[in-house]
Amino acid sequence: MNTTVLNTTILNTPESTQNIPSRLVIASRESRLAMWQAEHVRARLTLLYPQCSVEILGMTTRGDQILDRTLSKVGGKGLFVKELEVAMAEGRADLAVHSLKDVPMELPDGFALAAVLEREDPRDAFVSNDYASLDELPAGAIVGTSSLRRQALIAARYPHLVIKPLRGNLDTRLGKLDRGDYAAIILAAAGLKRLGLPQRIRALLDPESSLPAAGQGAMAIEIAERDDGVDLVALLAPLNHVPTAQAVTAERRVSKVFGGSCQVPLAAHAVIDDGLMHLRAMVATPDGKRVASADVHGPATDAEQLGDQVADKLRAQDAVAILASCLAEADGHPAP
Ligand SMILES: NCc1[nH]cc(CCC(=O)O)c1CC(=O)O
Repeated sequence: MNTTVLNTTILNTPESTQNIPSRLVIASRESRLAMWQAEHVRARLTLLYPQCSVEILGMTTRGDQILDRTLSKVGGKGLFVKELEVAMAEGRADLAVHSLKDVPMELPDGFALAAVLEREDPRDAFVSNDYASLDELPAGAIVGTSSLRRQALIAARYPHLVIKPLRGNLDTRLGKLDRGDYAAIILAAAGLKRLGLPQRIRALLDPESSLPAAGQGAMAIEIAERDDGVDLVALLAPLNHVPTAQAVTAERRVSKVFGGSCQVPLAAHAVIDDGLMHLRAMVATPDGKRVASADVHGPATDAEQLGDQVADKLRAQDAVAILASCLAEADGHPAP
């Protein structure tokens, strides 16, 4: 099984020729957002395959347990998916539903992404009880985010603001804002919308100035290799949204080229219009003082090549040196 390439061109096998199992188990993290996403997939599979009983297995991951440190310092994205993969490898679950943003660029042997669902709003959202936008925040106001990408983008445009780490699931983060620890926080709009909290969004950050992370707003279904004749890729094909899969393939390619972790401030976002992809990407230092950004246009079917092309353009702007200085910081030299 190819573990790195997303299925951007899956053909929908006629249902009648498929071996549909009587039961499917979805492994999910237990956060409210993860459970919403798993339930969404459960409902869609139940509609497609009424004869199959689809269940959800909730689990806690290391990423959910470690709340006192910035993720980039404790091992990054893999922390949210490992336990779910173990459950699949042990046969306790058949698939795992993830926020694609949290899925490492390379999956372990024997695992693959079988489907990418149609993307929700990919933008970052400004959330505050007292201010309507980043522009309104006074000098010294504390903005909560643990994303190096959001930190770099805000520091570049609003050097008078103070950025403080903010971890935990969405409810925890909103609770910390409401408690008064921050003047404002930045969250993904997709998560707030899925949880029925769109009213918490005071402003949506324009992707031009706050370029989203690779995969932001998209959900993916991961599966493990199996030998019981059930073709999960074919079963899940109706859930795969081809333009989203193409866009995230390009975005994730850029991340992969530059090391594929959340230890560096990196953004990659593609939009597809009538088969034509516009891919933009950015790398920066966490203080936002050095930024490289580039974009490319091309056929959406050339997703990986477009990712490579935009990465080449970033390299021509010293992206490697920018990222090297980030990694030196992550290795223990504190940011100035
Ligand atoms: N890093 C955690 C994470 N992973 C996915 C989402 C939101 C939903 C999405 O982007 O699909 C979030 C929360 C956030 O960034 O505010």
